[in-house]
Amino acid sequence: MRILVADEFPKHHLDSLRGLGLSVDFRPGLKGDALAEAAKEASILVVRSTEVSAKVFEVATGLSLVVRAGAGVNTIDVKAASARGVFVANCPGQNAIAVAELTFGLMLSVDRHIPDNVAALRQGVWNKKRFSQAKGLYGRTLGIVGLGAIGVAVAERAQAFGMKVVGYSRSFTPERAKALGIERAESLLALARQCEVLTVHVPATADTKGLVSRQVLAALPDGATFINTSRADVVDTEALLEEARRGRLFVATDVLPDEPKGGEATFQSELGKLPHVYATHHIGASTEQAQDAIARETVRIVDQFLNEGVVPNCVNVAERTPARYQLIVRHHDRVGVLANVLDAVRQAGINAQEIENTIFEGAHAACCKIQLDSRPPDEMLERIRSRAEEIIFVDLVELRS
Ligand SMILES: NC(=O)c1ccc[n+]([C@@H]2O[C@H](COP(=O)([O-])OP(=O)(O)OC[C@H]3O[C@@H](n4cnc5c(N)ncnc54)[C@H](O)[C@@H]3O)[C@@H](O)[C@H]2O)c1
Ligand SMILES: O=C(O)[C@H](O)COP(=O)(O)O
Repeated sequence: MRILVADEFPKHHLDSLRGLGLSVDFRPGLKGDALAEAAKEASILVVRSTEVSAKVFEVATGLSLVVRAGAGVNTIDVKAASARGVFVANCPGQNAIAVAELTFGLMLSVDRHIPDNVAALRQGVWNKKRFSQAKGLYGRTLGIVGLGAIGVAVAERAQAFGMKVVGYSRSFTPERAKALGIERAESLLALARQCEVLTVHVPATADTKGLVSRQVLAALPDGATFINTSRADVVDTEALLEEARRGRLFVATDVLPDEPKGGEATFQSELGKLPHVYATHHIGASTEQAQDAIARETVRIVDQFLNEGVVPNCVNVAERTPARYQLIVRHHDRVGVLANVLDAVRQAGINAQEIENTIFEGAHAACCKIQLDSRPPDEMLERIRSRAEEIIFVDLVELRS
């Protein structure tokens, strides 16, 4: 079986993939049509930020699994993968510390104007007067949007800096806030109004597009810092540009609209050029530690997929299928028994959804659960029961909606 690794990946973890019996095609930098072409030969594809378009799923019919060696899956056409029954998995949390560290790097850089300090000295300018103007982080209020793996890692570090931390996140309960030792804001606007630094850590989804809206940015106090290490799409880009141009806010961002997907390119960023903006090159996850953890998780996912048939961290398995009923058939573990059961289901014109067959010790009996999208007629159940030499027991339960 062939695995295509289309982005940088630590060498010794490529060996771990080979150790799983895979033939490894390591071709970092592949993209577009070349990626689709190379994926034709592969059963598994591993990528970082390389875009995996619908075309890849169209032409690479042998592809079974795509692993995003990172957190965000917004660069993969997950819908196209789902339409073709291809699993998509990611490595959640494995790069959270690296991103939290960069977030603090940016926060400290803004407060102390470190990049401008350095640039001035490189140009032969000494300006202690200007660069001495810093507020300090201790005691200041940090707002965190998105209290997942990265948001929590940022909160922990902010507490060590003596900052007051307030959070806003989906499904963020008062109990969770208490457990983290932080305050909880009722809304994103309420959060923005009270913080001197706002940092965002949500995924790019249809729900989060423009989440940090013009209104939210306007609610930040004058002189506040806005940090984005998640995705450019989660912010109203125009409003952010305007705030940064006016110099009312200081912006630190690791992600930019239309940023290149690969390692090197020429790229003109309007936002990145402004004096009130410190922009980095989407390097949040790029520490050796994080890439090692990500690679280990990638190997674990591939291993479990190959050897146990399960896909850890799968992001595209239906949370809810159209199934409304579950047929439970305890049966003798013999050739053709399940085929006969499914034949009865087919003859009733019912669609089977998820099917699970569990074998008991000794391999004499098994229990098969078949989820059905409508209620089967009694005759169908009788028909299955009537094969007494094969069937031990048949039951039907209605699934909770
Ligand atoms: N700059 C980088 O290199 C880098 C590295 C890793 C991750 N990221 C980005 O950061 C994102 C977050 O990563 P993570 O590991 O913390 O993910 P995560 O899934 O652990 O956390 C995301 C949090 O956002 C919350 N959330 C989701 N939708 C929301 C909404 N509409 N409103 C409020 N809260 C919402 C979730 O409840 C969750 O708590 C990733 O999806 C990725 O886009 C960037
Ligand atoms: O979502 C992620 O994991 C980050 O954005 C990292 O992207 P990268 O793997 O391209 O550095």
